[in-house]
Order: sequence, then C-alpha cells, then structure tokens
Amino acid sequence: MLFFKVKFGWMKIQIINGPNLNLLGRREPGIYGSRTFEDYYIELKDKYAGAAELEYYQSNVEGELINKLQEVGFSFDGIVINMGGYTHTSVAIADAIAGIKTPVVEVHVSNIYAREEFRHVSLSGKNCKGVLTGFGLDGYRLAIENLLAG
Ligand SMILES: O=C1C[C@@](O)(C(=O)O)C[C@@H](O)[C@@H]1O
Repeated sequence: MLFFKVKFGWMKIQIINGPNLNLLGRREPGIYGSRTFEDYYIELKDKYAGAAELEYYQSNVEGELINKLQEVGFSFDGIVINMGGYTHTSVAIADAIAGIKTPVVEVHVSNIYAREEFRHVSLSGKNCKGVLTGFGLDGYRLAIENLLAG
C-alpha cells in the first residue's frame, strides 16, 4: 500500500507551524537562520511533487493548532509539527497528538537541548513518532523522508 501511495503521489502530509514561526527569516536569525519558511516550503513542494501532497498551516493560536490536528489527524498519512513555545507548555496540544490516528513527527529548527532549561522539556514528544531538533529547516525534510519511508 505504501509503495502505491508513494508511487502515485497519494501520501498526504500536513506541515503545521505554531507561534512565531511565521517570523522565520526575521526572528533571531542567529538561532533560526535567515530564510523564510514560505521560501523553504516552495523548495519542499518542488522536491516532493509526485511523491507527496504537502499542505502547510501556521497559527499563533493554541486552539487553532488543535483544530488543525483534529481536522487532518484521521485522514492524512503524516503530520510534521513545530509547536514553537507550546512544545514546552501545552498539555492540550500533547493530548490532541495522542488522540489522533495520523503519525506525527515533531521538529525544532534549533537544538532545544542546547538552549535554556525550560526548552529541554517537550510535553508532546512522547506522543510523537519521533522528534528532530537542531537540524535547522532541514529537519522538516528529514521528517517528511521518515513519514514517506513508513
Ligand atoms: O518557537 C520556538 C521554536 C522552536 O520550536 C524551534 O523550532 O527551534 C524551539 C522553541 O523552544 C521555541 O519556542
């Protein structure tokens, strides 16, 4: 089944970015780099055309992130999520990830373990298929590769 999904472009993957990630490229470039996510997303779409249908959603609002997880979490084949600061605080988003069927890969642009102590905890990480942290924007590509591999 996976073979056919990949071969015929049926894998549907939702990328979700949480608070302040709309500022990538402008926000603390020493930590997060100088490229906008929109620019990187064009490259991703291009790279995976024919292998996956990628969708992108960003919100600064906790409940909207939960709504999106519930909306795609029973029909899409994979979710790549960067919850930003909610990673460290949101029981509700962690619960939403635990409650859906679609596998979720958590991504962080920076290495959360090399930063302030309050960033070392991810409330959601244990509910995810895996967590990628510190690979810059390339973490999103690595997450997609993992989801495509099944
Ligand atoms: O907003 C973010 C971005 C982040 O998730 C990252 O991608 O490195 C790390 C979080 O600690 C921070 O609050």
